[in-house]
Amino acid sequence: MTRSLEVRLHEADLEHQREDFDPQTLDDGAFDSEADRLHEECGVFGVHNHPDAAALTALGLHALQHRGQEAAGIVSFDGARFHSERRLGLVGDNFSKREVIERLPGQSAIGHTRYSTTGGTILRNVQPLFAELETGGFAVCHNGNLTNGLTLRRRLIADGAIYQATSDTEVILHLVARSRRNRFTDRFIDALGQIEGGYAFVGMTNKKLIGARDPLGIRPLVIGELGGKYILTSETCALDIIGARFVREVAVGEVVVISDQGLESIIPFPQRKPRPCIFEYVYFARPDSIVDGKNVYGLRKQIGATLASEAPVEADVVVPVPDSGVPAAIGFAHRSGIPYELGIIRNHYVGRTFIQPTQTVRELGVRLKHSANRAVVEGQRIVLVDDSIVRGTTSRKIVQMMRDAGAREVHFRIASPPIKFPDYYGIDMPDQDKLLAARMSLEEMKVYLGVDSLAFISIDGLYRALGEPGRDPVQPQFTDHYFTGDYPTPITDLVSESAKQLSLLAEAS
Ligand SMILES: O=P(O)(O)OC[C@H]1O[C@H](OP(=O)(O)OP(=O)(O)O)[C@H](O)[C@@H]1O
Ligand SMILES: NC(=O)CC[C@H](N)C(=O)O
Ligand SMILES: [Mg+2]
Repeated sequence: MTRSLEVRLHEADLEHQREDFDPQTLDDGAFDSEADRLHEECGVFGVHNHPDAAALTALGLHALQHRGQEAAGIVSFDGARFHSERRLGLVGDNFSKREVIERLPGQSAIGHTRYSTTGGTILRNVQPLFAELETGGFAVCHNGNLTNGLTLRRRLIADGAIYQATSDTEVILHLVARSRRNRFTDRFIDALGQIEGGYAFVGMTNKKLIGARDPLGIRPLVIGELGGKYILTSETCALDIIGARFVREVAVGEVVVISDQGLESIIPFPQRKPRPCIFEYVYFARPDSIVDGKNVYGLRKQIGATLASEAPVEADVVVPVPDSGVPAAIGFAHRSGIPYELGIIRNHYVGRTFIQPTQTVRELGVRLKHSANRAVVEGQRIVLVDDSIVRGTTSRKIVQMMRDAGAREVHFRIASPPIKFPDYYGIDMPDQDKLLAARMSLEEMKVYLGVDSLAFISIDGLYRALGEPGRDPVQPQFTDHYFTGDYPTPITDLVSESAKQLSLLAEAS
């Protein structure tokens, strides 16, 4: 199956990465070779016609660091030439120096933070990708994952396309290059008409900044404004960092073209009912971001409160699993009346994800990141609250840590339904056979994790916490296949059986 193809390719690339493994990178959390848990997505940012375009982009990417820590890149346009700086690692480590920003002159820039979903953590996959087209230069950033990207890739290569990267994103460059339309925007729309899956694109030509959101709005994209200049980005937190004003979300299926003439909105395909990814609310988005008009922090507290009503428990203290479990735990504590305490302290100098090259280091990993606060936990009946269980590795160790610190009872409450199905739209998740809830019943999970009780929020409870009356089974309001198996688009690559290899070039960067 193509999914395993993707994974093989990913692993092959990571092997090259490992050959060049530098222990110095351990502390920056730049790479995580194990698909132990949910990984972030990517963040995109673009600004048109601003004198500090590259510096603003670097700041925006810094605010989007939670969406991807493997790599970051910026491409600027100075009126004549494009300039590109792409690096493995964190934004702060690579884009904070004046010299780097000075190498990115011009009034327009786009940038990307990456967590890979297709194609490994190698320099040639770091975005923005750039191509010389008949219409001029074109740079593009992508958050999401194309579910027919490999199928299109094989077809294009058979037709003579020369690929440089192994990620799904490059397909968009080839499709634009081969379009027979005249205007750039029409070529771009031509390309969008051929791809499937989840995407938020921010692209840049010598005249325009262009943004596009997939027809179901699975991936987020917003429009901002700073001193009369437009910005496109994944989340509002990237606007806040530079003092930009939130204008509106890019509508589902919308293409926005920003030029010196202003902002043009195009809806190229028949409009569909939005189905944004529910995991943006549960885990991915930064709590201070506004998604679809709603403050993510407030929603997460509401999810925690709903969980407390659905699965109450007698306990002495509510303990969040930091960072992602914090808002839900606050909501749980408010609703239940059980005191909220920091029973786990998180080390912030460990990246959100962490390289775990060997089993021993993997075992150590969670202890490097989380420590028990014995003074809070000892002798207490605790309710641990986290947003999700993926593989169960983190959760199991944290439960053991609570026991070792003297917890009398450990009750585990999860602010999302059990994750039973993998994602193909931009979240890097392990294959189904590694997902704890796909392998075990509730009772088996309880035993495996070593808890006194275990409960997940119901799918309807989650929808209610997000302001819906419940999940509409006919036209679900969100993309939620990881809980339900209901994939909202075809997964063409998964059923395709052809081609066994994507890249023959053994290179690390
Ligand atoms: O299935 P498991 O192995 O038990 O992992 C689940 C944990 O992983 C994620 O957090 P993560 O530690 O990646 O990031 P965070 O620091 O943002 O919470 C998720 O929010 C859970 O807390
Ligand atoms: N997580 C993402 O959004 C990844 C974007 C793209 N699919 C890549 O792998 O580069
Ligand atoms: Mg977490």
